[in-house]
Amino acid sequence: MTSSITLPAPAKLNLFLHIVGRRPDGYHELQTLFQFLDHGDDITLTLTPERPGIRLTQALDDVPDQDNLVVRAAEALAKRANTPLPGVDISITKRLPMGGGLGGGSSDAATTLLGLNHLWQLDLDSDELAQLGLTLGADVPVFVRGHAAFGEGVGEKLTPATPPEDWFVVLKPGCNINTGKIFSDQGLTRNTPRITIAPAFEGDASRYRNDCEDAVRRLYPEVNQSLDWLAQFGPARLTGTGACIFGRFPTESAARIIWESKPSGITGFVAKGVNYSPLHKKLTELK
Ligand SMILES: C[C@@](CO)(OP(=O)(O)O)[C@H](O)COP(=O)(O)OP(=O)(O)OC[C@H]1O[C@@H](n2ccc(N)nc2=O)[C@H](O)[C@@H]1O
Ligand SMILES: Nc1ncnc2c1ncn2[C@@H]1O[C@H](COP(=O)(O)OP(=O)(O)O)[C@@H](O)[C@H]1O
Repeated sequence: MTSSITLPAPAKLNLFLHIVGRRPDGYHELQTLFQFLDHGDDITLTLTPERPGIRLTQALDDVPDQDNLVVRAAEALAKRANTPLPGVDISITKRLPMGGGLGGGSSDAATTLLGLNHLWQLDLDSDELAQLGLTLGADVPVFVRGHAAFGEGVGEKLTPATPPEDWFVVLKPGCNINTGKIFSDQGLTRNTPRITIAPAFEGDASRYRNDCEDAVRRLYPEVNQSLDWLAQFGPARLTGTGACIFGRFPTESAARIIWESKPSGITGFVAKGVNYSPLHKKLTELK
């Protein structure tokens, strides 16, 4: 039995994001299309039978260890298992900008849940892991399931979808956006009519919008400018509540030409959209 594994924690894009209502607890009901990218963080999990407990080998900037979603995921899984378990060292290779709408924290959490379920030989099924994941964040279940999906509710009711696996230029304008601030904005559109999409949605997601975009454009001029710049070359959207934005291209070379010409001072990357999570691909190879 291997006692150390390194697993991918891919980014997600919200190819569109509609706000269709609000729950009595104030949370917004969404309709969104999630697709993964072949770019993300890596999580290394190493069992430490000689030393019990969950340990992060290196803290993330501005995230206390007890708030780190990988630690919270490991603790939640250990509590659910309710049996003595070997300790684990967790290390995060962070590539995704934090709080950028790419779901990096949620993906790190899902990778930790699935990786430790494997290493600790707990054999929990994906329904149980998705349920556990939802207690950590609305985006965790889609990463646990591992298929691109149409998400409803707060994003936890998932129907697998197969949008085209295009190439994306992802840009991170130089500002950080607080999700709560956008969802509490007075001007947010909260009544987009519900849409019905065919279960294996294969259409053009850029027909639909991101309902957070107007509020984000108004409050964050850097995002406004970056969206205007990227939109010159094709459909450009905000992912989640931003600050990251993406442009869609049919080939890697088309995406790279635009990437090379981006304005100075903007970071980001080029990546391919994938409908099957790189995490699940790797876990299948391990079995
Ligand atoms: C918007 C999405 C779309 O995929 O992604 P990100 O931009 O975070 O990547 C998610 O729904 C983000 O879900 P989650 O990660 O759980 O949100 P949090 O950051 O915890 O939410 C911060 C606050 O925003 C508000 N909130 C969040 C989600 C939602 N559906 N309705 C809300 O009203 C709540 O007030 C919440 O306390
Ligand atoms: N492992 C982690 N990686 C990223 N962020 C984390 C992690 N653990 C906790 N967080 C917190 O979660 C917040 C949201 O992170 P992230 O998932 O990257 O962005 P978003 O929700 O915008 O897609 C961060 O700002 C950070 O405070």
